[in-house]
Amino acid sequence: MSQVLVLVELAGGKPAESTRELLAAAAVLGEPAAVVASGSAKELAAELGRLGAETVYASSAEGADSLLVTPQVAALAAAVEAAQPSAVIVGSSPDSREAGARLAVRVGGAYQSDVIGLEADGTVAQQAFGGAFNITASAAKGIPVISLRSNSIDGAAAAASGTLVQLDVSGDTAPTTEIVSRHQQTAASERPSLKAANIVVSGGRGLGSKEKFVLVEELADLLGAALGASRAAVDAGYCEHNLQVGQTGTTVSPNLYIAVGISGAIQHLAGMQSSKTIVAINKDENSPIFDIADFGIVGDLFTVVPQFMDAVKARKNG
Ligand SMILES: Cc1cc2nc3c(=O)[nH]c(=O)nc-3n(C[C@H](O)[C@H](O)[C@H](O)COP(=O)(O)OP(=O)(O)OC[C@H]3O[C@@H](n4cnc5c(N)ncnc54)[C@H](O)[C@@H]3O)c2cc1C
Repeated sequence: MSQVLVLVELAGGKPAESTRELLAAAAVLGEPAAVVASGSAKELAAELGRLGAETVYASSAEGADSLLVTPQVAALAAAVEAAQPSAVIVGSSPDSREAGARLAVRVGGAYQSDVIGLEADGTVAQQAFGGAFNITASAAKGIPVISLRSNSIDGAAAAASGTLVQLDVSGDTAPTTEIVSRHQQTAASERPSLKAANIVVSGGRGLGSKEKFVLVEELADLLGAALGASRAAVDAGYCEHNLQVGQTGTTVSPNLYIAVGISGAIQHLAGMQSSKTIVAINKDENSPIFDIADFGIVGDLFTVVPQFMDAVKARKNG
Protein backbone atom coordinates (compact mmCIF):
# COMPACT_ATOMS: atom_id res chain seq x y z
CA MET A 1 0.00 0.00 0.00
CA SER A 2 1.46 3.38 -0.90
CA GLN A 3 2.02 6.03 1.72
CA VAL A 4 -0.11 9.13 2.18
CA LEU A 5 1.78 12.03 3.72
CA VAL A 6 0.24 14.30 6.34
CA LEU A 7 1.76 17.67 7.23
CA VAL A 8 1.75 17.94 11.03
CA GLU A 9 1.16 21.40 12.47
CA LEU A 10 2.52 22.00 15.94
CA ALA A 11 0.74 23.87 18.72
CA GLY A 12 2.86 24.49 21.79
CA GLY A 13 5.35 21.87 20.59
CA LYS A 14 2.68 19.16 20.31
CA PRO A 15 0.76 17.89 17.24
CA ALA A 16 -2.18 20.25 16.67
CA GLU A 17 -5.73 18.98 17.29
CA SER A 18 -6.23 18.53 13.53
CA THR A 19 -3.54 15.84 13.30
CA ARG A 20 -5.81 12.96 14.35
CA GLU A 21 -8.33 13.76 11.62
CA LEU A 22 -5.68 14.30 8.94
CA LEU A 23 -4.15 10.88 9.71
CA ALA A 24 -7.63 9.31 9.67
CA ALA A 25 -8.15 10.82 6.22
CA ALA A 26 -4.76 9.46 5.11
CA ALA A 27 -5.85 5.99 6.26
CA VAL A 28 -8.79 6.18 3.85
CA LEU A 29 -6.37 6.59 0.93
CA GLY A 30 -3.38 4.46 1.95
CA GLU A 31 -0.79 4.08 4.70
CA PRO A 32 -0.62 7.21 6.88
CA ALA A 33 2.79 8.87 7.29
CA ALA A 34 3.46 12.10 9.15
CA VAL A 35 5.79 14.91 8.08
CA VAL A 36 7.22 17.20 10.76
CA ALA A 37 9.46 20.22 10.16
CA SER A 38 10.90 20.59 13.64
CA GLY A 39 13.88 19.50 15.66
CA SER A 40 11.63 17.90 18.28
CA ALA A 41 10.31 15.16 15.99
CA LYS A 42 12.00 12.40 17.99
CA GLU A 43 9.79 13.11 21.00
CA LEU A 44 6.72 13.41 18.78
CA ALA A 45 7.20 10.16 16.85
CA ALA A 46 5.61 7.94 19.52
CA GLU A 47 2.57 10.21 19.79
CA LEU A 48 2.20 10.41 16.01
CA GLY A 49 2.41 6.62 15.91
CA ARG A 50 -0.44 6.40 18.40
CA LEU A 51 -2.44 8.71 16.15
CA GLY A 52 -1.86 6.36 13.21
CA ALA A 53 1.41 7.32 11.51
CA GLU A 54 3.36 4.25 10.39
CA THR A 55 6.30 6.48 9.43
CA VAL A 56 7.28 9.91 10.74
CA TYR A 57 9.42 11.92 8.31
CA ALA A 58 11.28 14.66 10.12
CA SER A 59 13.50 17.47 8.96
CA SER A 60 15.44 19.58 11.42
CA ALA A 61 16.85 22.33 9.24
CA GLU A 62 18.54 25.17 11.05
CA GLY A 63 16.09 27.92 12.00
CA ALA A 64 13.05 25.85 11.00
CA ASP A 65 10.96 27.43 13.76
CA SER A 66 11.78 31.00 12.74
CA LEU A 67 11.00 30.80 9.02
CA LEU A 68 7.60 31.22 7.39
CA VAL A 69 6.13 28.10 5.72
CA THR A 70 9.22 27.24 3.64
CA PRO A 71 10.61 24.68 6.15
CA GLN A 72 7.32 22.78 5.90
CA VAL A 73 7.46 22.89 2.10
CA ALA A 74 11.07 21.69 2.11
CA ALA A 75 10.19 18.82 4.47
CA LEU A 76 7.17 17.83 2.38
CA ALA A 77 9.17 17.95 -0.86
CA ALA A 78 11.92 15.79 0.63
CA ALA A 79 9.34 13.35 2.01
CA VAL A 80 7.61 13.16 -1.38
CA GLU A 81 10.94 12.24 -2.93
CA ALA A 82 11.65 9.63 -0.25
CA ALA A 83 8.17 8.07 -0.05
CA GLN A 84 6.73 8.53 -3.56
CA PRO A 85 3.30 8.86 -1.89
CA SER A 86 -0.05 8.47 -3.58
CA ALA A 87 -1.31 11.71 -1.96
CA VAL A 88 -0.39 14.48 0.46
CA ILE A 89 -2.89 15.87 2.97
CA VAL A 90 -2.59 19.21 4.76
CA GLY A 91 -4.96 21.04 7.10
CA SER A 92 -6.95 24.14 6.32
CA SER A 93 -5.07 26.76 8.37
CA PRO A 94 -3.55 29.58 6.30
CA ASP A 95 -0.04 28.16 6.83
CA SER A 96 -0.97 24.61 5.84
CA ARG A 97 -2.90 25.78 2.79
CA GLU A 98 0.07 27.83 1.67
CA ALA A 99 2.50 24.98 2.29
CA GLY A 100 0.24 22.60 0.31
CA ALA A 101 -0.13 24.99 -2.61
CA ARG A 102 3.60 25.67 -2.75
CA LEU A 103 4.34 21.93 -2.62
CA ALA A 104 1.91 21.25 -5.47
CA VAL A 105 3.71 23.83 -7.63
CA ARG A 106 7.10 22.31 -6.77
CA VAL A 107 6.23 18.69 -7.47
CA GLY A 108 3.75 19.29 -10.30
CA GLY A 109 0.95 18.03 -8.06
CA ALA A 110 -2.80 18.69 -8.20
CA TYR A 111 -3.82 21.05 -5.37
CA GLN A 112 -7.33 20.41 -4.07
CA SER A 113 -8.60 22.99 -1.57
CA ASP A 114 -11.66 23.11 0.72
CA VAL A 115 -12.03 19.34 0.66
CA ILE A 116 -14.91 18.15 2.86
CA GLY A 117 -14.86 14.42 2.10
CA LEU A 118 -12.79 11.79 0.35
CA GLU A 119 -13.12 8.23 -0.97
CA ALA A 120 -10.62 5.37 -1.12
CA ASP A 121 -10.35 5.77 -4.91
CA GLY A 122 -9.04 9.34 -4.48
CA THR A 123 -12.27 11.12 -5.34
CA VAL A 124 -12.78 14.18 -3.16
CA ALA A 125 -15.78 16.36 -2.35
CA GLN A 126 -14.94 20.06 -2.44
CA GLN A 127 -16.69 23.33 -1.88
CA ALA A 128 -16.07 25.87 -4.63
CA PHE A 129 -16.77 29.56 -5.24
CA GLY A 130 -17.33 30.44 -1.61
CA GLY A 131 -19.54 27.44 -1.05
CA ALA A 132 -21.89 28.23 -3.93
CA PHE A 133 -21.11 24.82 -5.47
CA ASN A 134 -20.27 21.39 -4.09
CA ILE A 135 -18.16 19.45 -6.55
CA THR A 136 -16.69 15.97 -6.80
CA ALA A 137 -13.22 15.82 -8.31
CA SER A 138 -10.17 13.68 -8.75
CA ALA A 139 -6.63 14.64 -9.75
CA ALA A 140 -6.11 14.31 -13.50
CA LYS A 141 -2.31 14.34 -13.19
CA GLY A 142 0.37 14.62 -10.54
CA ILE A 143 0.21 13.80 -6.85
CA PRO A 144 -3.03 15.06 -5.25
CA VAL A 145 -2.24 17.64 -2.54
CA ILE A 146 -5.41 17.85 -0.48
CA SER A 147 -6.30 20.64 1.96
CA LEU A 148 -8.91 19.10 4.26
CA ARG A 149 -11.39 21.15 6.27
CA SER A 150 -11.73 20.27 9.95
CA ASN A 151 -14.55 17.92 10.99
CA SER A 152 -14.86 16.40 7.52
CA ILE A 153 -13.79 12.85 8.42
CA ASP A 154 -15.12 10.69 11.25
CA GLY A 155 -13.11 8.16 13.21
CA ALA A 156 -9.40 7.71 13.69
CA ALA A 157 -6.56 5.77 12.09
CA ALA A 158 -5.43 2.59 13.85
CA ALA A 159 -2.37 3.07 16.05
CA ALA A 160 0.87 2.37 14.16
CA SER A 161 4.60 2.21 14.82
CA GLY A 162 5.63 5.84 14.25
CA THR A 163 9.04 4.85 12.83
CA LEU A 164 11.23 7.94 12.57
CA VAL A 165 12.95 8.72 9.25
CA GLN A 166 15.26 11.73 9.20
CA LEU A 167 15.11 13.90 6.07
CA ASP A 168 18.00 15.91 4.72
CA VAL A 169 16.79 19.30 3.51
CA SER A 170 20.18 21.01 3.60
CA GLY A 171 20.22 21.29 -0.20
CA ASP A 172 16.93 23.19 -0.25
CA THR A 173 17.77 26.72 -1.39
CA ALA A 174 14.27 28.17 -1.84
CA PRO A 175 14.06 31.83 -0.75
CA THR A 176 12.86 32.17 2.83
CA THR A 177 11.15 34.75 4.99
CA GLU A 178 12.36 35.03 8.55
CA ILE A 179 10.01 35.78 11.45
CA VAL A 180 11.68 38.60 13.39
CA SER A 181 9.09 39.03 16.13
CA ARG A 182 5.77 37.57 17.25
CA HIS A 183 2.97 39.06 19.25
CA GLN A 184 -0.31 37.63 20.46
CA GLN A 185 -3.01 39.66 18.74
CA THR A 186 -5.79 38.64 21.05
CA ALA A 187 -5.96 37.22 24.52
CA ALA A 188 -5.79 33.43 24.52
CA SER A 189 -9.21 31.89 25.13
CA GLU A 190 -10.15 28.79 27.09
CA ARG A 191 -12.75 27.97 24.44
CA PRO A 192 -12.09 25.43 21.68
CA SER A 193 -10.57 26.82 18.50
CA LEU A 194 -13.10 27.95 15.92
CA LYS A 195 -11.69 25.77 13.17
CA ALA A 196 -11.56 22.50 15.06
CA ALA A 197 -14.58 22.85 17.38
CA ASN A 198 -17.32 20.25 17.45
CA ILE A 199 -19.90 22.95 18.23
CA VAL A 200 -19.82 26.60 17.14
CA VAL A 201 -22.20 29.24 18.50
CA SER A 202 -22.17 32.45 16.41
CA GLY A 203 -23.81 35.77 17.07
CA GLY A 204 -24.85 38.45 14.59
CA ARG A 205 -26.01 42.03 14.44
CA GLY A 206 -29.28 40.88 16.01
CA LEU A 207 -27.51 40.92 19.39
CA GLY A 208 -27.53 44.72 19.21
CA SER A 209 -24.48 45.62 21.31
CA LYS A 210 -21.20 44.37 22.73
CA GLU A 211 -22.80 44.10 26.17
CA LYS A 212 -25.64 41.95 24.88
CA PHE A 213 -23.25 39.78 22.81
CA VAL A 214 -22.28 38.24 26.17
CA LEU A 215 -25.46 36.14 25.84
CA VAL A 216 -23.92 34.23 22.90
CA GLU A 217 -20.71 33.79 24.86
CA GLU A 218 -22.68 32.30 27.76
CA LEU A 219 -24.46 29.90 25.43
CA ALA A 220 -21.13 28.88 23.85
CA ASP A 221 -19.59 28.23 27.27
CA LEU A 222 -22.57 26.23 28.45
CA LEU A 223 -22.24 23.96 25.42
CA GLY A 224 -18.42 23.84 25.50
CA ALA A 225 -18.51 25.43 22.06
CA ALA A 226 -16.28 27.79 20.10
CA LEU A 227 -17.52 31.34 19.67
CA GLY A 228 -18.10 32.82 16.22
CA ALA A 229 -19.68 35.93 14.75
CA SER A 230 -20.96 37.48 11.55
CA ARG A 231 -18.99 40.26 9.93
CA ALA A 232 -21.67 42.78 10.87
CA ALA A 233 -21.22 41.85 14.54
CA VAL A 234 -17.44 42.13 14.22
CA ASP A 235 -17.64 45.45 12.36
CA ALA A 236 -19.98 46.80 15.02
CA GLY A 237 -17.33 45.98 17.64
CA TYR A 238 -19.36 43.33 19.50
CA CYS A 239 -16.37 40.95 19.45
CA GLU A 240 -12.86 40.38 18.11
CA HIS A 241 -12.21 40.17 14.37
CA ASN A 242 -10.67 36.70 14.61
CA LEU A 243 -14.14 35.32 15.46
CA GLN A 244 -15.59 36.21 12.05
CA VAL A 245 -17.06 33.27 10.18
CA GLY A 246 -17.53 33.49 6.44
CA GLN A 247 -16.02 34.20 3.09
CA THR A 248 -13.56 36.75 4.48
CA GLY A 249 -13.32 35.11 7.89
CA THR A 250 -12.83 31.57 9.11
CA THR A 251 -14.46 28.61 7.40
CA VAL A 252 -15.94 26.17 9.88
CA SER A 253 -17.52 22.75 9.53
CA PRO A 254 -18.60 21.67 13.02
CA ASN A 255 -21.09 18.96 13.87
CA LEU A 256 -23.41 21.64 15.27
CA TYR A 257 -23.57 25.32 14.24
CA ILE A 258 -25.94 27.63 16.11
CA ALA A 259 -26.58 30.99 14.40
CA VAL A 260 -28.08 33.58 16.74
CA GLY A 261 -29.42 36.81 15.24
CA ILE A 262 -27.68 36.21 11.91
CA SER A 263 -29.58 36.84 8.66
CA GLY A 264 -27.68 34.34 6.51
CA ALA A 265 -26.00 36.51 3.86
CA ILE A 266 -24.24 34.48 1.16
CA GLN A 267 -20.83 35.61 2.47
CA HIS A 268 -21.65 34.22 5.92
CA LEU A 269 -23.08 30.97 4.54
CA ALA A 270 -19.85 30.45 2.56
CA GLY A 271 -18.05 29.91 5.85
CA MET A 272 -20.45 27.58 7.65
CA GLN A 273 -22.86 25.84 5.32
CA SER A 274 -20.91 22.57 5.37
CA SER A 275 -21.73 22.25 9.11
CA LYS A 276 -23.43 18.92 9.81
CA THR A 277 -26.41 20.34 11.71
CA ILE A 278 -27.41 24.01 11.58
CA VAL A 279 -29.72 25.65 14.10
CA ALA A 280 -30.91 29.22 13.50
CA ILE A 281 -32.57 31.59 15.94
CA ASN A 282 -34.02 34.69 14.25
CA LYS A 283 -37.14 36.80 14.72
CA ASP A 284 -37.67 37.20 10.95
CA GLU A 285 -39.16 34.03 9.49
CA ASN A 286 -38.07 35.15 6.01
CA SER A 287 -34.38 35.33 6.90
CA PRO A 288 -32.30 33.36 4.37
CA ILE A 289 -30.54 31.52 7.22
CA PHE A 290 -33.72 29.41 7.53
CA ASP A 291 -33.20 28.14 3.95
CA ILE A 292 -30.18 26.11 5.08
CA ALA A 293 -31.09 25.51 8.74
CA ASP A 294 -31.94 21.98 9.89
CA PHE A 295 -33.79 23.45 12.87
CA GLY A 296 -35.15 26.98 12.86
CA ILE A 297 -36.59 28.90 15.81
CA VAL A 298 -38.54 32.03 14.89
CA GLY A 299 -38.51 34.31 17.89
CA ASP A 300 -36.77 37.03 19.83
CA LEU A 301 -33.33 35.72 20.68
CA PHE A 302 -33.39 37.46 24.06
CA THR A 303 -36.34 35.22 24.97
CA VAL A 304 -35.32 32.07 23.11
CA VAL A 305 -31.65 31.83 24.15
CA PRO A 306 -32.28 32.08 27.93
CA GLN A 307 -35.03 29.45 27.61
CA PHE A 308 -32.69 27.25 25.59
CA MET A 309 -29.96 27.65 28.22
CA ASP A 310 -32.36 26.80 31.04
CA ALA A 311 -33.37 23.63 29.19
CA VAL A 312 -29.73 22.63 28.63
CA LYS A 313 -28.92 23.26 32.32
CA ALA A 314 -31.97 21.24 33.43
CA ARG A 315 -30.88 18.36 31.21
CA LYS A 316 -27.31 18.54 32.49
CA ASN A 317 -28.47 18.52 36.11
CA GLY A 318 -31.10 15.85 35.56
C1 LIG B 1 -16.90 41.16 0.06
C2 LIG B 1 -17.74 40.84 1.27
C3 LIG B 1 -17.28 39.89 2.15
C4 LIG B 1 -18.06 39.58 3.30
N1 LIG B 1 -17.60 38.61 4.14
C5 LIG B 1 -18.38 38.24 5.19
C6 LIG B 1 -17.97 37.20 6.07
O1 LIG B 1 -16.90 36.62 5.95
N2 LIG B 1 -18.81 36.86 7.09
C7 LIG B 1 -20.02 37.48 7.29
O2 LIG B 1 -20.71 37.11 8.25
N3 LIG B 1 -20.40 38.47 6.48
C8 LIG B 1 -19.62 38.89 5.45
N4 LIG B 1 -20.01 39.92 4.67
C9 LIG B 1 -21.17 40.71 5.10
C10 LIG B 1 -22.51 40.08 4.73
O3 LIG B 1 -22.87 40.49 3.43
C11 LIG B 1 -23.60 40.54 5.72
O4 LIG B 1 -23.65 41.95 5.72
C12 LIG B 1 -23.39 40.07 7.14
O5 LIG B 1 -23.15 38.67 7.16
C13 LIG B 1 -24.66 40.36 7.96
O6 LIG B 1 -24.44 40.02 9.30
P1 LIG B 1 -25.69 39.70 10.25
O7 LIG B 1 -26.45 38.57 9.69
O8 LIG B 1 -25.16 39.60 11.63
O9 LIG B 1 -26.50 41.08 10.18
P2 LIG B 1 -27.89 41.38 9.52
O10 LIG B 1 -27.91 41.03 8.09
O11 LIG B 1 -28.20 42.79 9.89
O12 LIG B 1 -28.91 40.40 10.24
C14 LIG B 1 -29.26 40.51 11.60
C15 LIG B 1 -30.35 39.48 11.83
O13 LIG B 1 -30.70 39.49 13.19
C16 LIG B 1 -32.11 39.31 13.28
N5 LIG B 1 -32.53 39.87 14.55
C17 LIG B 1 -32.49 41.18 14.95
N6 LIG B 1 -32.92 41.29 16.21
C18 LIG B 1 -33.27 40.06 16.63
C19 LIG B 1 -33.79 39.54 17.85
N7 LIG B 1 -34.02 40.31 18.90
N8 LIG B 1 -34.03 38.22 17.92
C20 LIG B 1 -33.79 37.40 16.86
N9 LIG B 1 -33.29 37.84 15.69
C21 LIG B 1 -33.03 39.15 15.58
C22 LIG B 1 -32.69 40.03 12.08
O14 LIG B 1 -33.95 39.50 11.74
C23 LIG B 1 -31.62 39.76 11.02
O15 LIG B 1 -31.93 38.62 10.25
C24 LIG B 1 -19.27 40.24 3.53
C25 LIG B 1 -19.72 41.20 2.62
C26 LIG B 1 -18.97 41.51 1.52
C27 LIG B 1 -19.46 42.53 0.54
